[in-house]
Amino acid sequence: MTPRGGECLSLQLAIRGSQNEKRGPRLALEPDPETSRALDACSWPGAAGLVAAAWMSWHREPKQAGRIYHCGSTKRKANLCCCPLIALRAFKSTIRKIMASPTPIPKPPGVPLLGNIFDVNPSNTWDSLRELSDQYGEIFQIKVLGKTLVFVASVALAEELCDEKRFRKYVGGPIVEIRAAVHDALFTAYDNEASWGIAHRIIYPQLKSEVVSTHFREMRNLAGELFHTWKNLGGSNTISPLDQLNRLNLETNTYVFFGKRLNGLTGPPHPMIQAMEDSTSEAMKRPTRPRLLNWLVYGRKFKSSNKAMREYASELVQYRNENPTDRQDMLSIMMTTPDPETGKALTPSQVIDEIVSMPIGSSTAPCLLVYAIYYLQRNPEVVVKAREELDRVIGAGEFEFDHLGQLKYVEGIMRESLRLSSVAPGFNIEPRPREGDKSPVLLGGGKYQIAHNQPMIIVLQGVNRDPTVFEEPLAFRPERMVGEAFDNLPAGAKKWFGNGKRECIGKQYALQWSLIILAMLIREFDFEPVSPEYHLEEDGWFNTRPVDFSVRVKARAKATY
Ligand code: HEM
Repeated sequence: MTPRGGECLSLQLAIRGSQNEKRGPRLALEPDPETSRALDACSWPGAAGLVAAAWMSWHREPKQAGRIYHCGSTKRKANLCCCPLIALRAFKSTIRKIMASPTPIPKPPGVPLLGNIFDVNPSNTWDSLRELSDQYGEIFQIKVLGKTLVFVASVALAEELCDEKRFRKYVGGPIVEIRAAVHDALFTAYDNEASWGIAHRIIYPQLKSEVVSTHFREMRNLAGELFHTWKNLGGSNTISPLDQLNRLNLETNTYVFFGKRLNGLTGPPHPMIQAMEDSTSEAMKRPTRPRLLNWLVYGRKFKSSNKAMREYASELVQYRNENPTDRQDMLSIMMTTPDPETGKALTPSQVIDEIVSMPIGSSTAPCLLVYAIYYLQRNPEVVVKAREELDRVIGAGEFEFDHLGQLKYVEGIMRESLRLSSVAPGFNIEPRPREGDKSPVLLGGGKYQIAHNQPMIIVLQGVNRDPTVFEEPLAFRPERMVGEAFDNLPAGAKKWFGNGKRECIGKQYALQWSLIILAMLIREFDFEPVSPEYHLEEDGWFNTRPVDFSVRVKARAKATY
């Protein structure tokens, strides 16, 4: 049915309302989907007339409403036949009231009792959320096991949620589960836990860009070791970039932060890699299952992966105790330096917590590089441009720290990969508690309304592809991430590392390591697809990655310098 202005309308309009003795009736008009489509399609005065008529039928002007309605009305539903011309008289005041009331946050229909449990695949949560954000746009909500979660997927709303005066990190769901492994460490601490400030003040100085820059050669040389093995692969040169870069990342973290070589670039992968995978995947799934099931069926494996991660950390501490050194690295700072503000040091158990947290956080960086390889394969012109830059800046000589700042286009590739992949797929926010005030919180200048304690998740897949900010958001265009184009992007479009006080503590390390490795990959290798029909499938837990993605790796055919 597609009514036009001047014609009579007969539509079903469900009116959701509640009587509040003090404030009078509150209304939300919720047309069913067919009515909604019809309203969209009909002309402006016709739609306005219909809405105005419905409003009046509920409460305000029963006489006027009586003139409008052909078929009468009940309290909750009105079967309307309205002449838009009459209704227009009431339009001005009523539409103003309607505009002032918040827009309901859309949600998938769900099923009775279980809510939206079938709208989110617990084995691929982020993919489900991406699909929902494609469908519902800037904001949507779901209900799982009786809990409502609100998801935000636009740059403007994400930017609003990043206002730390009004909002803060929400520690819930999978983040709480991972406390079984790392307790009140940096990533998992509640906002009011003193342990966060103590650990942050002790560790952050080690991750500032000035200190990270001193690790350039260690990062480069370890990558050189791995890439040397690739150059000797001969005919059996098919690799899983994720497996290889995970190894390199853990080897680099363990050496740079904790001063020990794992020798895990080749041979069996270090057990920490599998333990992190098992623990984070289980932490993501646990909030979607009943507690008893988690305990009875999945508890043992979760415990054993958490134990394996803590063993990795304990061995590093033991190694340091048995091999004293002057090295002032992160481990030595964690073990010996007190917090400058409180004078408190980390306890031995907290040292283990923070050691484990570093490779978990850091495991996002290799996933980013795997995406970059995937995008580069599909955009060969980007590789040509990047190589022009690399050949001009580095030429045939040794890659040194001073080159990094000149690799603007390669940096654009890294940032565009961060945007398009949303490799860290989201972060959690909640309204800051307001003393004694439980009134709803307004978003989007009053367009939406949420409960005072409503947990929200910023879905970066939606934010990073917001078409109001990024033209052709699905295209891979490093140019938009270089120079002024990048500087002029709104802050909400660059939240790849989270926000404010709880922004990624490893951001500078991740940016430097990723840029070094990306530059070396493009400079030194050609990547050929193993299966030209490979269709990108994504999966992941605390980070996402292409599934079953392999490439043939060959030393670069010819350099032009
Ligand atoms: C491309 C790589 C990376 C990305 C995209 C990334 C992204 C993020 C994001 C979005 C958060 C905020 C999480 C939240 O609000 O709940 C975060 C926090 C964190 N990240 Fe990263 N991260 C990366 C690399 C790293 C590295 C290399 C490390 C360790 C050296 C690390 C350690 C952490 C830690 C410990 C936190 C918690 C910080 C806190 O709450 O104080 N991350 N990261």
